[in-house]
Amino acid sequence: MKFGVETVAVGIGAFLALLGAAFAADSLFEAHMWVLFFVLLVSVVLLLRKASFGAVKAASGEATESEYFDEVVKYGAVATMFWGVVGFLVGVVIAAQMAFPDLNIEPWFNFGRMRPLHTSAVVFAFGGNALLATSFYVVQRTTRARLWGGNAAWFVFWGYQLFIIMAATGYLLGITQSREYAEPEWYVDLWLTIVWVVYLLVFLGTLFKRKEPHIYVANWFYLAFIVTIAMLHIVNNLAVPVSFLGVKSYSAFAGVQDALTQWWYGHNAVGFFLTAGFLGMMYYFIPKQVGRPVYSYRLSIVHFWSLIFLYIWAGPHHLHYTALPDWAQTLGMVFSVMLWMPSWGGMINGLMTLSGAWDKIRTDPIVRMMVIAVAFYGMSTFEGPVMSIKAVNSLSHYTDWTIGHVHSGALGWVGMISFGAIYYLVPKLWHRERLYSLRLVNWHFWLATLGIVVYAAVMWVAGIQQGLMWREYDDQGFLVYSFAESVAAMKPYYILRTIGGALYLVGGLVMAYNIFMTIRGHERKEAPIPGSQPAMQPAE
Ligand code: HEM
Ligand code: HEM
Ligand SMILES: [Cu+2]
Repeated sequence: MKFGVETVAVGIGAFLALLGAAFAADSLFEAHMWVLFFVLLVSVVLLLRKASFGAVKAASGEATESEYFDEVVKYGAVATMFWGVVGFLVGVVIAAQMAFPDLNIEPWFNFGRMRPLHTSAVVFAFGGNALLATSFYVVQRTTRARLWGGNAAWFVFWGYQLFIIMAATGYLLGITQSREYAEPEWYVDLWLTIVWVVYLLVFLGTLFKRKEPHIYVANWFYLAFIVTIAMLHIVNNLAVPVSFLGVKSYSAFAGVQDALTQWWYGHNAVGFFLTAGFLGMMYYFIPKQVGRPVYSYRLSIVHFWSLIFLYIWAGPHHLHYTALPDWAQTLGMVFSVMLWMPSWGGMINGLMTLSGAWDKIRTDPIVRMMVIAVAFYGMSTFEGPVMSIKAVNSLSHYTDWTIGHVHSGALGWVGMISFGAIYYLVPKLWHRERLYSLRLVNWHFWLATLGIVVYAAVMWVAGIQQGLMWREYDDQGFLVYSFAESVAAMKPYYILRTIGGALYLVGGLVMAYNIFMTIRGHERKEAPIPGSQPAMQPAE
């Protein structure tokens, strides 16, 4: 039996977790350390047995033909699918909880704990794994160099999954530092910092040893994403733990400074995690799938610099009409409105890459998926600047309009571009001729699109109705509606939103099946997609 250094390291980790559980300062920390202990214990057993994961492992022999490190990309692709389905499922559950409060199962599965589980599962687990996998793939292909750092990429992948598991189990146990999109407590944050720095090193190291002199624009976006997330994560999580063996910590900031740090982080998590990283994906996979070069390379550089410069200042639009000084709110608003331009620069560049190949939207459902992703990117980056205008925000803030905006960006842009990238990647990685079924991709496309449209449209109506009900005064200056009445009025919308989300989830399951069958090496015998063949022309 071969005893790797990683086995020893994980074993020591498990032992430390056991000590943590034994000497914990509070019962939550103790419970969380038990979780960690069991996870690491199982990992040690698997490492000792060198357990294989069916098809994923089966193809590993073939990978040695290539000088690229693709094994970790394969795991990343599978993890993306897995966490995607989990995250969408939890989304549907919390959507149903809002329509039917009896579905709250106390205490572990109540809305308050499930909501961060949803946001972290979709943003960090699904989106994060998609970014990890594609960035590792793209940086190797565009630099013609193998990933730097040997097994460091494995550390990044598994370390990141451990972060996800610790975050998720922490929420269900009731551990949170109450910062949105940064709920994990200090010890989980520290772990993520280590993983993220190694990620940065692997990425940078690969760029440094590149064999291709030019650094392709996709890598600029990925690098901006990795560097900025490191900065945001560290500053936003500056905190002092009460005890080194307890969950509780206090933020280094207080009052409105604390709020501004939170939204500087929250907004730029949108800008750099949900936008810059996925633009990197767009810049590689759209030209590849369409078979044409990027429409304008100059535009890609111009909108890169303007995007990252403007995004950083726009965070205060999350704090309109709060204790934040007025000038800061106005600054946030102005930068948000300006942000419309570089965002649309990206959209135009993505869409126009199809010039001369527009027929692919009809014939290739993967291209169609990527195109609708870019279209939703354009839509949500128009809606965002509108919502950042203080007069509009006074109506939209705190309402479901915000939730609709979030999900047109999240389901439409982040989700669809990731699906497109995974559909492109899987046959390549596993050396398959093609996907198992293009008709299923077509089904996925329509299920997801319908789901998004239902979700977003319903939330617009719900949000505007909420906003109007809250500000409705009678002639004597009294509020016409109680808050509870506005909640009751939302019920039909919440039911419809659940249905929209369920369609999106079913689309995700269809994709998972298609990917699974592709990995297993099956090809479905099927007729072409309806409408993809040119109609017969009569002879003239
Ligand atoms: C099946 C699909 C989905 C459903 C049914 C769903 C449902 C929900 C629900 C019910 C909420 C809570 C809304 C509230 O508190 O009023 C929520 C929040 C959120 N979801 Fe989703 N979701 C889905 C997919 C996604 C995806 C794919 C992403 C990101 C990639 C995402 C990102 C978020 C974010 C960031 C929030 C917090 C929004 C805020 O605080 O303003 N969701 N989702
Ligand atoms: C030019 C681009 C964008 C601008 C100016 C913008 C602006 C805004 C504004 C004004 C809000 C509402 C703040 C509030 O009233 O609380 C908001 C919320 C949000 N937006 Fe955007 N948005 C943009 C693009 C996007 C994209 C592409 C996504 C997703 C991929 C996204 C995700 C979110 C999320 C998650 C929230 C909710 C934050 C929370 O309250 O939890 N945004 N955005
Ligand atoms: Cu924002």
